[in-house]
Amino acid sequence: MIPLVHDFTGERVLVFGGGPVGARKARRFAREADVVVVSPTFEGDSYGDSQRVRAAPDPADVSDWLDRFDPALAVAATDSTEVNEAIERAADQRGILSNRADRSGARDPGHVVVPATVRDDPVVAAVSTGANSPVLSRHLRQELESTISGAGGMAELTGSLREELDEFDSQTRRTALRAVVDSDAVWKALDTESANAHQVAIDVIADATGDSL
Ligand SMILES: C[C@@]1(CC(=O)O)c2cc3[nH]c(cc4nc(cc5[nH]c(cc(n2)[C@H]1CCC(=O)O)[C@@](C)(CC(=O)O)[C@@H]5CCC(=O)O)C(CC(=O)O)=C4CCC(=O)O)c(CCC(=O)O)c3CC(=O)O
Ligand SMILES: NC(=O)C1=CN([C@@H]2O[C@H](COP(=O)(O)OP(=O)(O)OC[C@H]3O[C@@H](n4cnc5c(N)ncnc54)[C@H](O)[C@@H]3O)[C@@H](O)[C@H]2O)C=CC1
Repeated sequence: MIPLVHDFTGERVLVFGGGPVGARKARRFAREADVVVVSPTFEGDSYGDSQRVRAAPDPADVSDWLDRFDPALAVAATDSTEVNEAIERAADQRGILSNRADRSGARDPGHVVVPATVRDDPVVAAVSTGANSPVLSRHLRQELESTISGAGGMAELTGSLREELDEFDSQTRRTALRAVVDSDAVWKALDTESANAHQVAIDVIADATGDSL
């Protein structure tokens, strides 16, 4: 299994099942996608900014629901193995990605797993155990939280420095950017509201390359 980062903006995700698992997946995808959750019951869980449709499709009806909503991804999170299987089958027939929440282990082609995710926008880190151990994904995600915290600011700073360093040759630019991400002073400045992290980075670049911006 190979991780990719997919932009779901403007795409539809159809989630079958409104229990805690369906709600969790709906919340996750509703950050970007147009999410529809189909379920006979909805609990107190939050479903994010998603549309809820009260229905309990039979396995034979699932195909019609995919035709009706035409999703890029179908999530099978019901407590019925037969319904989840039908969702997977119907998605395969249409070449739509599918996620089975009720299966671990090996996947067939075109089937995706939802990894544990840590964000500090625009940085995102995801952990998968190849669908073998969700509880380990969760544990590692918790460990990664402190590593990723603050990385969003560093991504924005180095993103804009890349543009400012446009005139430099590529080797010097690489040396400069590596020095910035390796610098404790820059990380500290990003974490200190009153500090000017950009200026600290410029000083680090001058030290590392002998060139000034
Ligand atoms: C294969 C996969 C399919 C998919 O959903 O894509 C899948 C399947 C199953 N999970 C089950 C159980 C649990 N899942 C969690 C938690 C998470 N599960 C997630 C993903 C995945 N779960 C995919 C693999 C990801 C990978 O590659 O590692 C996470 C990472 C993302 C998310 O779902 O948002 C999220 C953590 C998010 C976070 O904290 O950051 C916990 C932990 C807890 O609750 O404490 C438990 C209880 C402990 C246990 O059982 O391990 C069961 C049995 C159900 C039953 O017995 O009824 C199945 C089905 C089966 O095993 O057959
Ligand atoms: N991937 C994961 O992280 C986890 C997966 N699971 C698996 O995911 C499944 C769902 O977990 P929970 O949300 O905790 O279960 P749950 O039993 O609380 O919720 C199932 C939901 O599916 C709905 N439903 C039933 N028939 C339906 C149909 N025909 N069409 C649409 N919706 C239908 C029910 O009304 C209910 O809202 C479990 O059966 C379990 O196998 C469980 C825990 C974690």
